[in-house]
Amino acid sequence: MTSAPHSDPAPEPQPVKNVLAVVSPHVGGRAAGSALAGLFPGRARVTVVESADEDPAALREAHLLITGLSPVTAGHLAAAPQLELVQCASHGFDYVDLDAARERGIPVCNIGSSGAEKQNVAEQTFALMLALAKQLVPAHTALVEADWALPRLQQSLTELSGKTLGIIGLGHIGEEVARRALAFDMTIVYTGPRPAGPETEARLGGARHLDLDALLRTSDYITLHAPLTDRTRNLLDAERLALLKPTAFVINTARGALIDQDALADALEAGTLAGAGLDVFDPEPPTAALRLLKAPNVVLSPHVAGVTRETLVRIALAAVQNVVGHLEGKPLRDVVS
Ligand SMILES: NC(=O)c1ccc[n+]([C@@H]2O[C@H](COP(=O)([O-])OP(=O)(O)OC[C@H]3O[C@@H](n4cnc5c(N)ncnc54)[C@H](O)[C@@H]3O)[C@@H](O)[C@H]2O)c1
Ligand SMILES: O=C(O)[C@H](O)CO
Repeated sequence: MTSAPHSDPAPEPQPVKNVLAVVSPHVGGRAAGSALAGLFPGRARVTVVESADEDPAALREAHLLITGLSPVTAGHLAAAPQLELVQCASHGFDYVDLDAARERGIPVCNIGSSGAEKQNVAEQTFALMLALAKQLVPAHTALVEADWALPRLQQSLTELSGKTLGIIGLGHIGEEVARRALAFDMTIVYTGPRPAGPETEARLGGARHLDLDALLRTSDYITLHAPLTDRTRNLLDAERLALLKPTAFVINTARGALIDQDALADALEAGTLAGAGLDVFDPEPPTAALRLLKAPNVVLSPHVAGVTRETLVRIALAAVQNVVGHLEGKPLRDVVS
């Protein structure tokens, strides 16, 4: 007698979730939304918009919201009664109203632990540092105007080698910057809420934890890699900028509002600081009134430290992985609030 073939019970149908993927100004949201729609067509119904204001009906229906640097305000959250998760397709998360999300019990996640952007932010940090040390912008500008600027420039060119790099925030990106600094024979000091521990410090060539003021007094290059929060806004104000050596350079690839931008322009104009390399501004894009745009010895880039073709793929995959995990009932990664 043959027994009937064993068949598994049919899987429970899973509910389809509405995903609102917000694109602008960062394309990570679109990339993540498209990947999700392609990978999980039966599970995620994806709507792509340029801003969370664009389609009130889609916001009202949204279960999941993916965004990259596009604001998610208390108003947006209130207009999305079904929302279960805000997934940032970015390392930063300051553009989401975390207090409002917390009040509603909606988790907010970033992609920090994926390290998706860390190589590129570290490279951009060094691009800005090298551009300042080697005076690349004035050298280029002079040469295309038929000015052989060598006699003038040789007075101001410097080396990274042998200099002290002060890292404000030794997290995913700060550590990646530190690893590269070792190859440039720099000495590393860092500041943050707590020391990173002897193993990390040894791995980073004997990096030393200092309080912020001591770091500012000691460093030749100061680079910011802390998140923007209520506690870090204006971290480098006029008083703190006054602690810097007149030969020091400030690099900011984290968030514009970490520095008092007027005070930085004052210091550059007064020559109490040698230069600044800035990828981030407050607001973005900066208005024409931002004095830093015309300050001496600045090298500027338009918030590109986290984006390359390679990075965007990693950003999208990291955001999608977390959202898919959520759809499958797995614990969320990188919950920032
Ligand atoms: N320009 C860009 O394109 C770009 C790209 C990615 C990230 N970012 C910015 O870089 C920031 C850092 O990213 P991450 O992934 O390394 O974050 P992370 O959370 O891994 O690291 C942040 C570090 O800052 C430290 N910190 C917190 N408060 C501090 C304070 N008051 N002083 C000094 N350190 C403090 C934390 O302890 C942590 O070690 C992001 O929040 C984002 O704003 C910018
Ligand atoms: O936090 C940021 O600045 C974004 O991740 C940029 O890519």
